[in-house]
Amino acid sequence: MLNLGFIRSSACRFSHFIISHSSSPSCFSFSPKQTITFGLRSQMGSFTTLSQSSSRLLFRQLFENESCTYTYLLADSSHPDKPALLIDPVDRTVDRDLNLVRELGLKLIYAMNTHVHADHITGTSLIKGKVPGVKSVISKASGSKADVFVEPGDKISFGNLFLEVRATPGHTVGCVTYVTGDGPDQPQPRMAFTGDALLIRGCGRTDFQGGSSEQLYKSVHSQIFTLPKETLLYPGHDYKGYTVTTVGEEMIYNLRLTKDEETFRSIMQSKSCSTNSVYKKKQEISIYGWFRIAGSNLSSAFVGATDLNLAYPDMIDVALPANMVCGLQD
Ligand SMILES: N[C@@H](CCC(=O)N[C@@H](CSS)C(=O)NCC(=O)O)C(=O)O
Repeated sequence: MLNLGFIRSSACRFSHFIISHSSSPSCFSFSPKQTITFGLRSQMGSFTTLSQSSSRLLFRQLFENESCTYTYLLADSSHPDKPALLIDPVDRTVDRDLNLVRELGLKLIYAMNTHVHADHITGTSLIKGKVPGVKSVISKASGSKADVFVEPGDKISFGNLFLEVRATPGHTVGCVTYVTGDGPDQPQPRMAFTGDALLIRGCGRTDFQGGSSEQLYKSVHSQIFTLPKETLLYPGHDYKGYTVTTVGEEMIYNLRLTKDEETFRSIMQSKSCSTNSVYKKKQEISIYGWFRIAGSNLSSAFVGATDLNLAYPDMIDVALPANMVCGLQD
């Protein structure tokens, strides 16, 4: 076990936040241990929680209109430094997000991605350029560049709060879900940031970047649906106006993931993609070579698209290569 912990200077002015790395994900249990005294909901998508202990989560759900992407801001507002992190920031909305961080008096320490996005460019590298000291975070399995690579079972600390890393591949090879901690001082109910593994009533497509319907089905069922039913699920996108769901709700109403595995795979698998567009896409992707970087199999990944009638994301050819290097362009 690697546990580098959290160190504060004697003057309490500088903080050093490091990932705790456990070789055994099973060392975290998922039974609720704490009662919320009350929760304050000031507006949709934002709240702070007060527990019986002193830790308080400040939370904001932010939306980027063009790609329908959610960015999440989390901070430990009861800590003197108010350490904060952003999950899935988008380049186009970095200034808005950083302005909010500033207005709330937070100290941003991590800019994190749930996966290598195909439909927009991550804001990670822009943030690093604007806020010295911020570290970019992504899964090791993504094959992307970042300052910190996380693996299943890792804990990402911000003040006295932490996120646990769960591997949820299937939409892409390196997708992870970040789940708020289990234990005293951690928010209740737990919250899971699912990226594109699980969308509200749906799930991420599985037809590029090492995607696999088999993996997606297994990872959602073993890593998300095993969380307590009241766990709040926050997706990476929503195209219908939803903001949040719960494990219990998705186990009943998810239109794809409630099916048996065979039906799920047939929903996700190819039927309708035209040969020409597949061939064209193969050529473009070969030029960038990102598929090899991600350790995926180009030919199998593009044997057809899904039968979900989803066009390839408009920005895929720009976004994937940029996001493999943390959002850097050029
Ligand atoms: N039209 C959008 C892309 C829409 C899309 O494909 N969304 C992805 C997640 S972003 S790669 C997805 O998995 N959707 C699943 C679904 O059921 O909607 C664009 O051009 O950007």
